[in-house]
Amino acid sequence: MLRLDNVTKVYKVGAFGGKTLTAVDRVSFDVAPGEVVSLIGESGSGKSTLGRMILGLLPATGGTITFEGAPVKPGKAYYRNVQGVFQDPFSTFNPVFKADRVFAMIRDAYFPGVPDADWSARLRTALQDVRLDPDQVIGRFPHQLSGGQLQRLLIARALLLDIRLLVADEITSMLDASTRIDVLNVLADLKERGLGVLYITHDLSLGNYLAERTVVLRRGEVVETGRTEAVFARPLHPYTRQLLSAVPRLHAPWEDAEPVETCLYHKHGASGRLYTAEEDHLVACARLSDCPKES
Ligand SMILES: Nc1ncnc2c1ncn2[C@@H]1O[C@H](COP(=O)(O)OP(=O)(O)OP(=O)(O)O)[C@@H](O)[C@H]1O
Repeated sequence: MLRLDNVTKVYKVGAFGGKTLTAVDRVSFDVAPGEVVSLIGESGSGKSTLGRMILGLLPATGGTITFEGAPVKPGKAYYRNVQGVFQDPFSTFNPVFKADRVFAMIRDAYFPGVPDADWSARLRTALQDVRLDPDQVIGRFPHQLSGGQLQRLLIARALLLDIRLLVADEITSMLDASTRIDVLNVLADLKERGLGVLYITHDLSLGNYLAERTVVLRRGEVVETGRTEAVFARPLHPYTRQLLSAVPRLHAPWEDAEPVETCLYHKHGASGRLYTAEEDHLVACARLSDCPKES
């Protein structure tokens, strides 16, 4: 459904844009219908840049992003299929609009001819799908709703469009632990119904909760990717190990990541970018930049 192939983003930085920063470097992965893929990495690793490119909010510098085989083309047709929900629900909503106004804007733009009764039924279904009581949220201003309710409202807004792919960028990072689980459970329900989700997070434990596949991003590059179970049970790249060791585990001592002393995978043929460690589990050479290239 969604395919990224060697996607790169280079920003111009510096006082007069004279320098460049490669925020995303030749990233490739797919998201299939009904699949949650988590994109994990620390702050600045390029996750949001990738999310914005997938949503057509930023052009890629190189590589291709396709949805159902066609290049991303921002516009109504694309956004009926692909929508994004972001970290801060409070800044996403206009504080002077009640919740129903936000939905009315979707109606005006995408469903102008739909009769009132049909629209109302559609709206109630979308709200119930995200476990919100329509009578409790319609007619309220954003400040009268909790962060978790607002985040679910945003997912409901996306569902009104019958989307096929949701880009969820740190959508739970501002929520408390129990509300976070509520929102994750909503995503799990949607996945059951065939929605593809790109779940962007810096928190490995949340990625593990939902995702079939995990992509670990470091400084714009994929360093490890594969089935979530494999990546979590047998993390191979020192960076993934470091991220995992930062997840507190009950009854387990704190561990530092193993120091990177030698290139782990170069001699096994990782002079390309990713080495197949086992089926559907790929890892980058740990010190690719230091390794002599094989001819
Ligand atoms: N518009 C921009 N112009 C220049 N550099 C940018 C721009 N947006 C992001 N960057 C830089 O690109 C890199 C990746 O940023 P990005 O926001 O994609 O990372 P991230 O992994 O989403 O981080 P976070 O989790 O903190 O949001 C960072 O070094 C950032 O400073």
